Amino acid sequence: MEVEVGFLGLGIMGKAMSMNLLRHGFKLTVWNRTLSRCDELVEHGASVAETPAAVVKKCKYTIAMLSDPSAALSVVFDKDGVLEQICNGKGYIDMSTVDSDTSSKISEAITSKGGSFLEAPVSGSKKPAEDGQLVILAAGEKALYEEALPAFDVMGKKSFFLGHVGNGAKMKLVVNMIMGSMMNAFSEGLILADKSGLNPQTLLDVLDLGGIANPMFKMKGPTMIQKSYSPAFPLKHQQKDMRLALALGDQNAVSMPVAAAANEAFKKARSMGLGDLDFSAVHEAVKFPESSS
Ligand SMILES: NC(=O)C1=CN([C@@H]2O[C@H](COP(=O)(O)OP(=O)(O)OC[C@H]3O[C@@H](n4cnc5c(N)ncnc54)[C@H](OP(=O)(O)O)[C@@H]3O)[C@@H](O)[C@H]2O)C=CC1
Ligand SMILES: O=CCCC(=O)O
Repeated sequence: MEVEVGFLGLGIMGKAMSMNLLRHGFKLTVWNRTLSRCDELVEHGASVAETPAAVVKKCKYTIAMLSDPSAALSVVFDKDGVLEQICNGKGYIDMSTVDSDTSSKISEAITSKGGSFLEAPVSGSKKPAEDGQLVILAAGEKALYEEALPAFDVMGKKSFFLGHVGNGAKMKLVVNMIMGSMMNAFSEGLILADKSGLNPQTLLDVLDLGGIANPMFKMKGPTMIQKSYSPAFPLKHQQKDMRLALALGDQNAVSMPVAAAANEAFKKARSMGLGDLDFSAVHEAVKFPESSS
């Protein structure tokens, strides 16, 4: 019998990931808080359910891709949420980027009702999600990981199983903390090149040939020079990840002055109204640090 898979949260990432699953023949039931966002998925063969509980009732396992800890908790614990229908034999896989405390809270609630839980945040953005090239950072119930591997293989190019709940969340936050700090250093470099009379495009060419060449500089550099910030990874989510990574640093007494400064720039960018743009829009806050909302 074909397994029915649920998908909660059809934002930039959820839409791309669920489209990919449909394309590869998965039988999908979807839900999104703003229900109209399900329409395009339905056109491509998905069923839609009115609540997260209704999705879980129908599906063997359900994947979630939600904005932040409060959204992840709300979809599980609120009325008509996941907890109302999760039970023995059903799985819940949260792929949102959250902190390990949030993930553990969800895990405890799911397993106390007999369900199984996996956290599986991802590295990679809109395009890798569309192309099935994400890197999946899973932790939690190994049997559920194995059950979900066919779906992970479609959504990603590589899946890691990192052990107990919390390890996936922590790995993801460490990666994004590095990425957010790099984005700030990159912005400063582009601005310094420009203000000191160099051609920023030539800087990109030089960077791309050296030891710090990387896909992020290559992809974001040209659009940052053009001040084009169409969102692939919304800046408000990157700032959330910096905040959660800094909290992880607090918990472990790890001093992170570079990440803290980068977080300030992302906060400044949010105060300038740039939160829904791509995280590379932090470039504007670095360029005009005295601006306010
Ligand atoms: N974009 C990227 O490049 C990447 C993002 N991530 C992470 O993936 C997650 C999703 O990101 P992305 O798709 O970009 O984000 P979007 O902002 O595009 O989508 C967020 C989703 O969460 C839903 N949501 C928000 N608040 C609530 C709530 N209170 N209750 C129920 N649903 C809610 C939204 O529903 P609605 O449509 O109703 O607003 C939407 O479906 C985030 O945790 C992000 O950090 C990870 C890797 C890459
Ligand atoms: O969380 C977002 C990650 C974006 C990326 O890995 O490019």
